[in-house]
Amino acid sequence: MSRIVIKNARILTMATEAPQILEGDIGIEGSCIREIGRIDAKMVGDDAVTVIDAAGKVVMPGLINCHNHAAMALFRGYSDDLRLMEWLSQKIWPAEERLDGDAVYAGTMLAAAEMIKSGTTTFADMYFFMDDVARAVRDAGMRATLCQGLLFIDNQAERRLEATRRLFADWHGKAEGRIKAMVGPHAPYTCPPDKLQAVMALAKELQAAIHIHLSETVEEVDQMFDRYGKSPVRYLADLGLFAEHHVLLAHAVNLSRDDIHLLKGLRGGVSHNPVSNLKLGCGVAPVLELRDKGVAVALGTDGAGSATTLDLFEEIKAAAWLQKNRTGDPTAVTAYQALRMATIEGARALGLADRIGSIEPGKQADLILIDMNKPHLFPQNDICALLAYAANGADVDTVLIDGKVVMQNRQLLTMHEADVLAEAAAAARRVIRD
Ligand SMILES: CSC[C@H]1O[C@@H](n2cnc3c(O)ncnc32)[C@H](O)[C@@H]1O
Ligand SMILES: [Zn+2]
Repeated sequence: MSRIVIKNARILTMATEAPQILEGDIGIEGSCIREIGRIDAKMVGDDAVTVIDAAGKVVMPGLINCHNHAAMALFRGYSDDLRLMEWLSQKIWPAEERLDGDAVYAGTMLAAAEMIKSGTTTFADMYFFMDDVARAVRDAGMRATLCQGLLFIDNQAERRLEATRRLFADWHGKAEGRIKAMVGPHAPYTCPPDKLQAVMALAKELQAAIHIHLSETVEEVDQMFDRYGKSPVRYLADLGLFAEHHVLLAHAVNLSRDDIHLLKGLRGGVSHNPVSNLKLGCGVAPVLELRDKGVAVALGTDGAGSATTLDLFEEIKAAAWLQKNRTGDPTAVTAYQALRMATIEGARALGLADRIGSIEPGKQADLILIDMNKPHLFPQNDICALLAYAANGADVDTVLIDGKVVMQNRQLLTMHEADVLAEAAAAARRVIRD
């Protein structure tokens, strides 16, 4: 079994309600954190011990991106500054018709490179060609929850339901347990009631969580009222979605008081995606109100086709600052609370809080080392404030996922970075025609 000791670390555990920073070493055996304290690396059994010196660095849990369409990294910068529905129907959906498995693999590897280099160790993905997404997750060494996107606006629905079954059979629990499958109806406005019921029955059969977009724009809410006489949240609630399933809701921006009440005690959580919401002019999600109802509010980027960046440090800043601005209260969403949204709250939303999201013995060793020897991270009066409000993805020096070092001194170890960039550029040229 491989053994790693991270020495001389300042450890932000994210295991407690208030910040806890320990000074010491982290002992890792195989994929798990074994102990935290003072560890004599020579004394750990007979096996060779890899020592990582973390002097001058902060170690924290790997960040968790709860909403992504990773392969959409191919569409970065392709079509910006449009309304969501124009962007989807005029630019993205036509381009997605030209995707194939190779392009999705190349796009997901590009996204994985960017995510690892900015400290993300786990992501929740909804897309097409999920076998190729899963291969990329396996090859990059990341952890992910994956679902086949189910849009019932074309004649591909049956094929995609079948693809969900295949994703489960082929990938659920695979890649040393780093991949979990979910069921992914795209959104209330693309899933009519009978189809959504079929999707929920499938989720029940597979004992799977459900990942769905929800109430992203005012237009979507208006459309649901026109079609069904109710809000998207009420539509899902009436179909029994919240009562019977672990649900990951992406966006949840445009919610009424009644909607928020319906989400009380939600099993699962909300992925708040503030940068994407800001860029698409969607509004600001009622994060505080959701939290008050006991909802786990996590962070996501959405795809780089809309968000442009997959750097979760940008989302951490935006999440805190938007709530302060929305409420006129600078005490709303503190630095530490924003860091929790990117770690332990993300783990809760994905149903993985027993395995990841904090640094504790027994949890998986998904860890990031942040180089604090930078002018913008000095002096170190308050580590949480610096990480939330000043740090960015480029400050991440070393990343471990499942006990394996996947980046050291900013060098990716699971992929050849230049090749990944070249293959993604070639795939983007094949798919983007205008
Ligand atoms: C069914 S797979 C995912 C599907 O969703 C599209 N998509 C990407 N970003 C968004 C967003 O912000 N709201 C709604 N749908 C989005 C993506 O292009 C795929 O077609
Ligand atoms: Zn999305």
